[in-house]
Amino acid sequence: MSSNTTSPLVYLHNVNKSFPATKEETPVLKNISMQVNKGEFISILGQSGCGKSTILNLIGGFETPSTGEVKIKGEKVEKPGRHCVMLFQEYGLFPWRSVLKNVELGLEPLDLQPEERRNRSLEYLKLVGLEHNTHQFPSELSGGMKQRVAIARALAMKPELILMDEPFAALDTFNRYYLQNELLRLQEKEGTTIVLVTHDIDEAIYLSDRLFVMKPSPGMISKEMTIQTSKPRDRSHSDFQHYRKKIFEEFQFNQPIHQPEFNI
Ligand SMILES: Nc1ncnc2c1ncn2[C@@H]1O[C@H](COP(=O)(O)OP(=O)(O)OP(=O)(O)O)[C@@H](O)[C@H]1O
Repeated sequence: MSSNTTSPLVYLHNVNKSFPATKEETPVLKNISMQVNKGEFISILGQSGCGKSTILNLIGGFETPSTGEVKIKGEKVEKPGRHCVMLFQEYGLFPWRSVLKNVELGLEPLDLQPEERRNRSLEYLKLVGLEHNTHQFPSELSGGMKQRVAIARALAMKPELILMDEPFAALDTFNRYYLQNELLRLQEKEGTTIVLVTHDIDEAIYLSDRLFVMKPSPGMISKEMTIQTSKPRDRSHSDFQHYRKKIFEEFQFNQPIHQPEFNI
């Protein structure tokens, strides 16, 4: 596939992945194919160990597929590139650097003048509501604030793609909901493409344009679902419940619990 405007931003075709320690008959990932278009918000949803992070690592160029193709903008991914930034649950901030310096750090590989770097960092800290915290250190911030710094750092780099590995999992419900809204607002403003890995069903429905449900051993995509309702979404709306029900069925959470028989 050549690089052109119609090619998807992210393209995975028949990807299989085994690690040296993995048994060949049970690869970590089997026959993963997916495409992500520019500007889309995609979630990969599945239980622990089904290979979600491995997919992100393949897209980010931190791992290579055993077989199959991984491409970004039509180019084979062979190593981490500037197209995408990874955002983690543990924030990835340097404790000895101030909030501002942490955001500036992300811009250091870019060819910017120091003043431009500072101004851009301040602009994005303002966007996430941290313009009054620039000189604080990570240890002085709440978990939600730390993740806002990480989001500001990622966006300031103006990547085409942000890969998020359970970025809100460590936060309480209020912070999580707040940051989910913030993320949607910023994504819309910047037109960034996002691939999010989560095991939170509501989070995936709330944020995604499309989501991929995975099943484990080996990790495979069992369902692809487009969330048709417009954003921002109402978690209590019947449409939302409709998608929850479909995903619950996919995970077979709605099956009656088998009661063991006791012979007394
Ligand atoms: N570098 C590696 N070497 C060997 N095995 C690995 C490696 N990375 C991942 N695995 C294995 O691949 C499987 C999938 O791991 P992965 O982290 O992708 O799952 P996950 O769905 O993201 O899980 P979680 O939600 O718990 O983070 C696991 O069994 C894991 O032990």
